[in-house]
Amino acid sequence: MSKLLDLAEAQARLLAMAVPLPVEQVPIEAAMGRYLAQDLPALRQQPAVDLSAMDGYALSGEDTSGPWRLRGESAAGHPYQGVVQKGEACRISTGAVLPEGADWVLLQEDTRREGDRLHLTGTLPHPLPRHIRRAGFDFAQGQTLLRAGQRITPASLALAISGGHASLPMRQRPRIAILDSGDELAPIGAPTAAHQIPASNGAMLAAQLQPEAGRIDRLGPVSDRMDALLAALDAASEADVIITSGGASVGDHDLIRPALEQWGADLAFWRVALRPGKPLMVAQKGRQIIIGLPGNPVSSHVTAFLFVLPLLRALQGAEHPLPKPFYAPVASSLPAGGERCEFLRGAWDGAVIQPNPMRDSSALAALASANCLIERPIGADAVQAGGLVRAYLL
Ligand SMILES: Nc1nc2c(c(=O)[nH]1)N[C@H]1C(S)=C(S)[C@@H](COP(=O)(O)OP(=O)(O)OC[C@H]3O[C@@H](n4cnc5c(N)ncnc54)[C@H](O)[C@@H]3O)O[C@H]1N2
Ligand code: MOO
Repeated sequence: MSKLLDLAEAQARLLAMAVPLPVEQVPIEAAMGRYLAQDLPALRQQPAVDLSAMDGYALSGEDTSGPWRLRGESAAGHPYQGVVQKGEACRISTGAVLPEGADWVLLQEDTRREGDRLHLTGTLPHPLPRHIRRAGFDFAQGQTLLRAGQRITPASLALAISGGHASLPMRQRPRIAILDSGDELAPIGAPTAAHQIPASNGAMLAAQLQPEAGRIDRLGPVSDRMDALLAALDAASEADVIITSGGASVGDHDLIRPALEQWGADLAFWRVALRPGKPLMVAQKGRQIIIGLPGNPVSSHVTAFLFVLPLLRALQGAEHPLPKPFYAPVASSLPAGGERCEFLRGAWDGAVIQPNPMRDSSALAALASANCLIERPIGADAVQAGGLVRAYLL
């Protein structure tokens, strides 16, 4: 039997196949979760001028005892047109333009008003807090706000808008076809005979891949027949990425590999030292990448997490396509690692990870109760309760 491919090498080989998709200009409110294609410069500085950080009074000079004579107001969106002179106070709101001549802002909580006279009530700390947001302190015009390959988050979306952008250059989202196969699969909600099982992988994978996908076409369940598989592959000819689930192993009815070969795809690699997920298969036909996931539901889920999602990110030009690990203590001991890198189902409560003893790759109940995967590298030492493990949030 051929040697199984190491996980990191398999991931690297897949990502090396990803040619970033073309760039399109996307309205900013549709950019959430997508990846920037170019560095984004600020088209303006923020704030444009000095602003008050508090509600109070703009004062001139270093006179911290008062009283001051009240003159005018600078409200947000309505700047004061005059100049604040020594001994004068201009009413000012948070976010309003600091008037000419003003050097600091006195909090309104520290004052008392008598007609047009303003008195200090509290005592002011030293050094004097000025409560001024200086022009350009957040970002300067021309500064790089976001880098190519960054994923747009709610905060980076707000930053780009503040920088003067209404649309962003982004990589196209990949089109995906999901094809699940197996003669035992019954459509969702259909009555199932004893020899049947509801086809759950297609819907699971579509839900899992949705955040990184443009269009998702579902093809299946397809029966274990060469002509049916070839017809389904033909129907996926528009997809950037084709995901199959099931039929990836070595059984007489595991037809994905021969079907891909007959369809004209070239096998890039097959079988990874991974548990669950050993029969993972990657092939290519022209610009299309095909990933054959093992049919066991947990194997499909784990390999979609470790391979398909990173590929979809790489096609969008993501700077960090692979999932990011975190390190946390386990609540109970774990045995030494085996001959395949294993991903155990775990429940992380913010302090410790409770590993699920269920390791069967068909056990959906254990998968659904997990919120993370615990990585057990090949040959890793056993871990006692309280020992640190590497894990990934699902
Ligand atoms: N002799 C060997 N047998 C197996 C090996 C091996 O190396 N030698 N590998 C095992 C491993 S590991 C896995 S994982 C499975 C994967 O096999 P397949 O990819 O060929 O998957 P199937 O046989 O088609 O299905 C496995 C299992 O999953 C259920 N399934 C399939 N599709 C769906 C779906 N869409 N929704 C829900 N459930 C699905 C299917 O009914 C089977 O129970 O092979 C081992 N065998
Ligand atoms: O790799 Mo299989 O996914 O162990 O059951």
